[in-house]
Amino acid sequence: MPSPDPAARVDWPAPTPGHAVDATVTLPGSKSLTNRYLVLAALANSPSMLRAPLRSRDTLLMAQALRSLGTRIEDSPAQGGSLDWLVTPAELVGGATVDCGLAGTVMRFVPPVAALASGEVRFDGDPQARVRPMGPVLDALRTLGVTIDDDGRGTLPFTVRGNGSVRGGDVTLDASESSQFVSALLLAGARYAEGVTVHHDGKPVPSEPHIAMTVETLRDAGAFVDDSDANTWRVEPSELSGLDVQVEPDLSNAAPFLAAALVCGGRVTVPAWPQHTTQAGDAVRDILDAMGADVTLTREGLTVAGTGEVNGVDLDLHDASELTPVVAAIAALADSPSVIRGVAHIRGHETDRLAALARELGTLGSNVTETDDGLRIAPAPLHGGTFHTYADHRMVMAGAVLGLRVPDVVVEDSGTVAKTLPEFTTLWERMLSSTGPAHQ
Ligand SMILES: O=C(O)C1=C[C@@H](OP(=O)(O)O)[C@@H](O)[C@H](O)C1
Ligand SMILES: C=C(OP(=O)(O)O)C(=O)O
Repeated sequence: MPSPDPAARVDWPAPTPGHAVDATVTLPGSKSLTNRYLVLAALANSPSMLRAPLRSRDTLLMAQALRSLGTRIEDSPAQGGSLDWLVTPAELVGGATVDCGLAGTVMRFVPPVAALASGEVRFDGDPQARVRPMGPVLDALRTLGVTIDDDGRGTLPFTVRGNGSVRGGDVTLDASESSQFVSALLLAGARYAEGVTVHHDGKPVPSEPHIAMTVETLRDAGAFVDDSDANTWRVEPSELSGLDVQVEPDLSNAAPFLAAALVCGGRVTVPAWPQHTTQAGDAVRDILDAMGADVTLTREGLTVAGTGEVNGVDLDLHDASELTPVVAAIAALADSPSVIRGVAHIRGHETDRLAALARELGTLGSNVTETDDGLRIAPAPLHGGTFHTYADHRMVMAGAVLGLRVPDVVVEDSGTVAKTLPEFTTLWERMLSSTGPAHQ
């Protein structure tokens, strides 16, 4: 599925600067936090203020989904010209159709909310969204007392038939394909009559920091969550309070920018890097350090400095799997071999990311092998060519990283990056044109 906006369907020649970088790049808010705050705000008993939320395709789809269920979400002018979101909850109503686009957070987090509405809510999304796994969420909701019509494939499209309340209770599911299955049930679970207890039974759950994020944001909203046992999470039935929150910058989206300092030499600073965070993208600090960068976290932000020399690494990205495309691109520029393991489940992300990365890196000359749960990448001379993106924002970012060192890389359908960072190419070109410690 190409970019939803045909005007954005452009091929982008990824710039090759040929010099060291020296830039400060201010990044928009976290997708994962913005979409959790929106859901919790829609379920709360009073209005919420989301400060500096991410505005991208995934978060606009989430806002639209919740609006269609009755929630009021209004722009609220803030200092510095930015727009916050004032979210006013209301009784949840059905009769809506939710467009999930290609957003995992929308297709998984909204059905448990729609189950609390009275009336039918239909869900569908992009063609590629129709193959993303959903079955464990649908089956779990049925166990918790919700009626759902689907064609039995456990994917979009489907219809949730709510009657205004959900019984809730205990449910066991296999969340080895996505942590979002667990997060989805927990986020709405406080509003279920019996709350919810989710047990995971299966191979290890990926992306666990995202479940910690769900638990932390729920507690911020006043929910009682017990996560003291491995693979079991309990949310007590309770009201949720409105939130007034500053959304942290998206640390996974920061990864390609920080990588530029390692790959080109020089330094890149991302301001407002949180000292404490549940974002999985925080792992980029250790990853870039292992690949040869100097990484410094201060109150001002995170600074990465490099010489242009990149070390290969052996990394298990099971907990931070959304970093895989960018890390694979950096690894393709390294002087020694790399192994990325623990990410079998990213075959069910926006696209089959392992197949896409193996194909596209290979086309540019990389010595890359797809394994059951990751990639092996050995040094090889790379050359220019078209880097296809498969409607995957992180493939655009991976192509940009390759272009830093490989002339004539053309990133096909770069507009698809709008899923989480519509201003990506602008920020990228500005970063590369800065000749001093300029502020973006
Ligand atoms: O809950 C979330 O916000 C997310 C959870 C993770 O999903 P998976 O567990 O499917 O990897 C992550 O990769 C995705 O980008 C965002
Ligand atoms: C896997 C990702 O997204 P989603 O929330 O759609 O699962 C991602 O952003 O890398």
